[in-house]
Amino acid sequence: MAMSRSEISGLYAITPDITDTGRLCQMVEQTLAGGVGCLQYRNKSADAPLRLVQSSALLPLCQRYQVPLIINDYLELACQIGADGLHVGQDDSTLPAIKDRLAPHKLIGVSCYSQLARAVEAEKAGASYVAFGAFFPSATKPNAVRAAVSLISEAKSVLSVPVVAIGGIDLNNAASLVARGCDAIAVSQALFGAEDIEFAAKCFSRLF
Ligand SMILES: Cc1ncc(COP(=O)(O)OP(=O)(O)O)c(N)n1
Ligand SMILES: Cc1ncsc1CCOP(=O)(O)O
Ligand SMILES: [Mg+2]
Repeated sequence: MAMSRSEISGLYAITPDITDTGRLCQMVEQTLAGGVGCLQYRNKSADAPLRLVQSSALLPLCQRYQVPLIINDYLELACQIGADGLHVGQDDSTLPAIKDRLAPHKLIGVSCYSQLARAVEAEKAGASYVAFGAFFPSATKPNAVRAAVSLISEAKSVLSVPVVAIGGIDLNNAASLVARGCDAIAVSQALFGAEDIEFAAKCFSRLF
């Protein structure tokens, strides 16, 4: 479907591991009402049937707000439900394999950790956006590789695709990343764990 935004920009929400699909949809709707620009369905503990149920429930919700839904890790799931894209890291499907299966207009995000060279390669190979981080300690992914904030401005000077920052981003540190020029900030805990999710989404979105 046609999206209102052609690019990845602003607040990029990453779902937490929640089993209750109704609750997940409620929380996601609050982020959408708060101005999220992109949603990633990421659930590292769900089994395949639950991932199918949850991602299928989120897709019409995202479509209602004209926000792209990106699936983390699972290429076949992204194809099966007709999601707007897929996000992959070093242990996931390769870009050639993804390009064989996903329609050309679908979004492909690639994790680049602290490696600018990996991002340059990913852009050449057809990534729609690249992600760097973790920039701060992350409760969602405690063992994530760390990256320096200066990497963002360096990346922006050599890449054409949107640059996403991730990892432990909250309302106290997000501005330091936006000031370096990142196109989007990917947030899970500080968004879905907020007392008022919609308000938190608005606060993050206003930084752009
Ligand atoms: C926007 C965004 N950036 C980075 C990641 C991390 O991807 P990956 O390294 O594959 O780790 P998991 O998320 O699969 O644990 C991401 N999901 N999204
Ligand atoms: C998936 C991922 N990759 C690096 S940090 C991270 C988790 C982001 O979640 P949070 O915003 O809660 O740190
Ligand atoms: Mg992954």
